Amino acid sequence: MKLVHPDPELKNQFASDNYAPICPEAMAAMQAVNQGHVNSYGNDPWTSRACNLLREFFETDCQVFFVFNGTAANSLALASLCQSYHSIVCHELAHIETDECGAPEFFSNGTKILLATGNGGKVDPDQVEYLVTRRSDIHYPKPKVLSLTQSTELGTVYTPDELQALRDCAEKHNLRLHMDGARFANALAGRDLHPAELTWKAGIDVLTFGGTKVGMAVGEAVIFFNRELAAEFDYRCKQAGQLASKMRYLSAPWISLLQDGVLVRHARHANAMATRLGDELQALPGVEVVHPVEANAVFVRFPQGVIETLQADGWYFYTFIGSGEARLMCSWNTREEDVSQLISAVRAALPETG
Ligand SMILES: Cc1ncc(COP(=O)(O)O)c(C=O)c1O
Ligand SMILES: C[C@H](O)[C@H](N)C(=O)O
Repeated sequence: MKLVHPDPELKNQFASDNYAPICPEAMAAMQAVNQGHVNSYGNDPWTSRACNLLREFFETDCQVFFVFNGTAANSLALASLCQSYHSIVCHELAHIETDECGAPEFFSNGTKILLATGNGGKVDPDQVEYLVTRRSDIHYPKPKVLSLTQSTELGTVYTPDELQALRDCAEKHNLRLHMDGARFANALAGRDLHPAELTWKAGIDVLTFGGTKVGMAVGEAVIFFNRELAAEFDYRCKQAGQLASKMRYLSAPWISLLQDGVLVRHARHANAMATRLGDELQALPGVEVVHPVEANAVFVRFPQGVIETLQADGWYFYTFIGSGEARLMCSWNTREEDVSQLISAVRAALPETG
């Protein structure tokens, strides 16, 4: 069987950054380390190098682990932060609630997730206060973790002030802070801040740092800024089937993307394409961009029938995130001509005006 693309005419989609191919830098890194025999299970030189580069990136002596995907990264990190009789507070649209098929609850042996609301996919501190203080009896699963997604599932980015307000609430109630950073690179690119400002200096205990959505084939980093919480995390990974024997192929791409600012450059490009797409969509009659475009996602409400027409025209995108709008996601390899092609398709699908 020839391993060629089933449909060479397939256009670049806006369904998810998970649709995009491996970026050249990550592919080159995998090729570069594909030489000879090296120690397995993370004991190779490139994994050590990648861990040290992440410590330099965040300017702190954090503990670093690599797992295969974001669901595992989140679930195992959360399981390290609490016991089964605790609860985790997150936004009602959080990926750990909506799209991980109960993995966080499973890997923590039953920790309950409590759902907070908040505008733009961001947790409202008042909601955290309410969920934590509404009950203190033995029958209520004691809140122990606050989980934030940065950038959020709606493509927004917490500001340092917003993170500080949530940190204040977490400290008041002795909550640990988890950050789902599947698109942390996009959050970084969206705010001109040092990675430390958006993580450990903001009180984050553990970050799951996405590599996949910024161009790697596979491989998310779990980064413990609170090193004590990382105790025996390697055993947790092994038991969950998340300890890669050929770890070099997960870690080497991190080396290539962390060097020379490649990771943030790819995220900045995706964000710029999303900004352009959002601006051009907003200018079309009857089309409404419903959330601020602060990272690489555009949430848009179309006139009746446009979604169906676009889908019939071969455009794929999700409508199950948020409150039913279409999510258009840009990636490291979204091109300006892809944006123009989609805008033309939307324009053609709009109802006749006049
Ligand atoms: C916000 C967010 N967190 C976590 C994940 C989980 O990643 P994975 O699909 O690799 O398990 C995703 C998936 O794309 C995501 O969008
Ligand atoms: C929603 C889906 O699970 C995936 N996290 C994505 O963003 O495409």
